[in-house]
Amino acid sequence: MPCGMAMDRISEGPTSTCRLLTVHRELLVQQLKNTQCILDNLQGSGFFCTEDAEIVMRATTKTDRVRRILELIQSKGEEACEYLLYILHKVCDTYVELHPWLKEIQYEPSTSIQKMPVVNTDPISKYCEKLRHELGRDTRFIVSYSQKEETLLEDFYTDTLMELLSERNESLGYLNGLEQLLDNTGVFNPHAETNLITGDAGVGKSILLQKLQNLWSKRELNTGAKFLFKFRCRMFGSFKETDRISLKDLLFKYNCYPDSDPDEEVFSYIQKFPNTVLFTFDGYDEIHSAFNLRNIPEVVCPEEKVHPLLLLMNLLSGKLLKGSQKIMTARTGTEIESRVLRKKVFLKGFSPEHLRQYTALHFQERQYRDLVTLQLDASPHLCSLCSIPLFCWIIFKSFKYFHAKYDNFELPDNGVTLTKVFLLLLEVFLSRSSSPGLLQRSTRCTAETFKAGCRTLVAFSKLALLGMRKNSFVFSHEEVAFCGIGQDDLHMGFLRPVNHYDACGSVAMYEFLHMTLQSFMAAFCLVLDESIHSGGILEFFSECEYQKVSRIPCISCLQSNRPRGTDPFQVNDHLQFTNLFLCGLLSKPNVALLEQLLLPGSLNKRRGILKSYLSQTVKLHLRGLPRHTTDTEGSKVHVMPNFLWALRCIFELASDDVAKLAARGISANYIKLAYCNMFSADCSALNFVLHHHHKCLGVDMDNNNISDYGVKQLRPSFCKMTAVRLCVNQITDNSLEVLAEELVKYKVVKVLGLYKNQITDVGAKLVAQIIEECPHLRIVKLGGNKITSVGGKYLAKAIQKSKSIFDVGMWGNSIGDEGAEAFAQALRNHPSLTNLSLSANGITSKGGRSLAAALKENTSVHIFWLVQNELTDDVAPDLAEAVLVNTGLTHLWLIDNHLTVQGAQHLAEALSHNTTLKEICMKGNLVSENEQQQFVEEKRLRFS
Ligand SMILES: Nc1ncnc2c1ncn2[C@@H]1O[C@H](COP(=O)(O)OP(=O)(O)OP(=O)(O)O)[C@@H](O)[C@H]1O
Repeated sequence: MPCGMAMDRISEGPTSTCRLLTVHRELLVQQLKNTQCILDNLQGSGFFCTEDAEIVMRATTKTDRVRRILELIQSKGEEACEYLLYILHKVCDTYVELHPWLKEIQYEPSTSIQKMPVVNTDPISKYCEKLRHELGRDTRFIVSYSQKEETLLEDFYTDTLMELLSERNESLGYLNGLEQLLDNTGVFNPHAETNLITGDAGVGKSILLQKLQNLWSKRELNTGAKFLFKFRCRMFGSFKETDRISLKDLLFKYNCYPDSDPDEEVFSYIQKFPNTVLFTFDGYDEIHSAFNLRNIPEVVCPEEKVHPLLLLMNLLSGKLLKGSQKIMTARTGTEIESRVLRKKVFLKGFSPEHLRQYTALHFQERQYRDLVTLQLDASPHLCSLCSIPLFCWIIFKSFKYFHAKYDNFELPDNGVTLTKVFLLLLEVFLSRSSSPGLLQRSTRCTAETFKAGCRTLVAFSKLALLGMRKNSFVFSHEEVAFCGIGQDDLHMGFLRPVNHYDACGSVAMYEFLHMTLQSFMAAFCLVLDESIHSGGILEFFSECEYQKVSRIPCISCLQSNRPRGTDPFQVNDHLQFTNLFLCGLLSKPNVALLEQLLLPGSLNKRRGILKSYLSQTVKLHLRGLPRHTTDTEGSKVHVMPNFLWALRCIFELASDDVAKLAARGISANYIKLAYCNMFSADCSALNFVLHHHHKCLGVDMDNNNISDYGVKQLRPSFCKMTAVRLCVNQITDNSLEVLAEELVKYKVVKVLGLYKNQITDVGAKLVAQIIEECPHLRIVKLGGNKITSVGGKYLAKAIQKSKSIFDVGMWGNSIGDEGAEAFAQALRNHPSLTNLSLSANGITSKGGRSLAAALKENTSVHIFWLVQNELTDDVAPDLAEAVLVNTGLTHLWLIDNHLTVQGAQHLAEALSHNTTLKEICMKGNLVSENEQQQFVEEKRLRFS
């Protein structure tokens, strides 16, 4: 008996499968839902005859049928019983509810029973298996530029940073694994059903979905989804306005059809149990449709044939297949009405640790790995680019290729631009396909390679531009041929075949290896095509005007005020990239290369036009930005996300003239770049402009994706920064080394914002040094880091010495009582510290007593927060004494501690003798509503 031993252990008695069925009869009767597949197999294997099957079928309820099967099978002996278990084991999807039980009894089929065939006759689970099989096959590889070189997803997939966002895009921390994409962590709207993943171009949104699908296909995704339907959103935009399709067709035609399901059981099951369905919709921003959804009813029924876009909208909003799980990806900035969103996750690419892992996967040989790591470490800008997986992949692939071919090939250095990265990719394409004579060259000659590949470049770039103009990313065979791309060219790597499920069915279709490559090639066409008049090169700038506020795509049928006839999904990232690459291609460092491909006169003319356009628009953009003046920080300018594109263009163009104009245009004391979606490589662009800004400037970069790489790139600019705000940016202690060195050197800093980063005591020591040595530093925000009592002590000592410090925020660290005692020392007779938050720091009454005693000798602190600590009534008399004596405090916040009515009485009594305190907030303590009544007269003691 194969599983007898395990069963012995579990239920101490049964030694046969037969007996096991008796012991667990109740569970089996309850959980065994599908009897048909069991009957089919029992009959097929000869354990049941027709009459047995009829006896079972005569029972009217499912549970009775199970009872009869169990009775009959037990009468047939041990082998038949064993075979029954084997069916449950083999037909996984049908009997999935019983799998925990099989695991519990440590079921292992015997060798003899494994020889018996089991056929899955349940259409639903057969379909699940088919879906899993097809998805498993489709998601095995990461696409590469060479079909032969396809790499296994499993071998190269590396985790990326997944940040959970609130409805208002505030950071809620990072996800620990893919399953958290679907669970309840960070859900801000439990009534909505769509989980949104956003991120920049190439950050790995599609790969993340692919990984998820792959895990599901291997039953390694713990979601309970029986069905997974994947869609690329761009497909929904490729239908004609008159096209109509039913939900059933949408699901099956673009995934796979159920086999032998004459009664349409699969679709009925999906409709009946939508919670068993998981949808993935990739690239919502890629829908481009002129189709007007306005006059079409919002709600559709599952049987009705309607436009596919309408089906998509209804699925996303939960009006169709309500309860199904949905994950959708979109580029950052795509605005989707939050009422359809359940939660939001922002992909931030590789962290330094992820980059190390990815490097190790790419370069298995230690010698190469060390070389690459060395070169990466030397260039924070290159590391920044590599934090975006797509760019990292291009850089690593090119390195591998050229390193194998030429001696001493090195990774591009700090001066590398994104255009250079894509030029490198092109060089690989062109030299891979060049003639053997050229291949044998021992020295790399980029110009020669481009010259030889000019015809190919023209052809592919023409196709790319054609697509950009039509908002089309998929190309027919005719279009490809029309642009002069021959059969041989198709294997170069620029294009890849489109998966079979795209809208246009069986016609041969192609797309560029990545949309960013299409943007790049389109820019190439604008430069190369002499038939485009010089002014024509600016054609996409007008669509992304820098004066305009960022794009406003939306789920149009849920939105009512969009003008009729406009593309409801308009997103222009791909055009922004084309503009960016245009600047890069026409930049001075690339002139020599481009001169090989077109006449110098034409090149100069194009460059001149671009420069003057960019100068003009940057000036206009900056003039139009919202500004306001504050007493403490002077004039402030708040830039829009589009300004970032302008910065990127200036950097790619490498034009000091335009950078100077931009620097002059800022003309403010403070520039706010918070929530601008800056990633670390953008710091090089910012630095490039700030280099020409000669006055001191406050720079607010809170809530971006800057990381330690970005801080390193900003090094030359810290000399003029009066405010350095880098909150919520994954800053670690490494950045603090740079900051301490630079800020202490120039001593101009007044504000240092670092909350919600990854700073430990090591970094806290460096912050302490900055506080101590920068005589103008007034504000330091360090909340939400990993600072303990050790760091707390360093900081407190430095604060004690500072004569300028005004506001210190430490919310959400863990300095504890020891740290609190150190801060108490700092408070005694402090000349300037006015606002202090030691909230959520694990401070008990012991630490509280020290702080209370210090307050008796302090007049500077006005606002003191001790929210979310462990204070009890033990500290109340001390606090009361402080309240009696202190003449500086105006606001004392004790919210969410453990004070009771006795504690409140002490404070109320002291408060009656204090005229400066405006409030003591005691909400969230242990004072009942009834008890609060006795303090109604003392309005300054607040409980709500
Ligand atoms: N997690 C990852 N591990 C390894 N490689 C990755 C990962 N994510 C992305 N890549 C690499 O980067 C390339 C681009 O990724 P992907 O297409 O997923 O980006 P995306 O965010 O969907 O971009 P877009 O918004 O432009 O469509 C992939 O083809 C792959 O080579």
